[in-house]
Amino acid sequence: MIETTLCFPLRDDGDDADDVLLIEKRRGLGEGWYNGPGGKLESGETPRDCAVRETREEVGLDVRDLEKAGELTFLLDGEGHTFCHVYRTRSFEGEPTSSEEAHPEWVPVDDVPYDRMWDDDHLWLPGVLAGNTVAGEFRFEGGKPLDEAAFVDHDLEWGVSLGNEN
Ligand SMILES: CNc1ncnc2c1ncn2[C@@H]1O[C@H](COP(=O)(O)OP(=O)(O)OP(=O)(O)O)[C@@H](O)[C@H]1O
Repeated sequence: MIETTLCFPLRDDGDDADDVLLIEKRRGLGEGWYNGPGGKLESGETPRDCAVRETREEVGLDVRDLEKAGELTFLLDGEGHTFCHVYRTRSFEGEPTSSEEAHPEWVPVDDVPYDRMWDDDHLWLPGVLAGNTVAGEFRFEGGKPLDEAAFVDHDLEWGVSLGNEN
């Protein structure tokens, strides 16, 4: 199974709601869709280090004090395809800038474009952005690549204890 990360930086926008930093992915899996910064673990890397590195590489933001918010398993045709560690943080330095891989955008949490994201995101991301923790399993069918397969069903558990060691 591929091990990946997603990181959701949040900022107070001065009103009631927060903004979340999303990226429009410019290449690779999920190209053209919105997501958080993130990607695959390199060998010897912890998930937390991976989320920090990917956020720096993709949008030039140095994130700190990541809080573990979710663990998501994506199955393709009954087999484990991706295990994704999800983080959020309010602590970062720098200004988001575009890279070859990603175009960053601050979006009010109530305006997240779920119709332009992975089909599963609307099920777990609102809770994550509201401060909850989640463990989820999502089943896709129809062969590779994953971003062309159909989302079939899922199980979610909220308020899980994820520890903070990874
Ligand atoms: C199935 N439902 C899904 N819902 C939400 N997010 C999903 C996802 N499935 C994969 N993701 C995320 O998408 C990114 C892929 O990126 P990534 O592994 O880097 O792929 P990419 O092809 O760009 O590879 P490299 O850039 O070569 O590493 C990575 O953050 C991963 O967690």
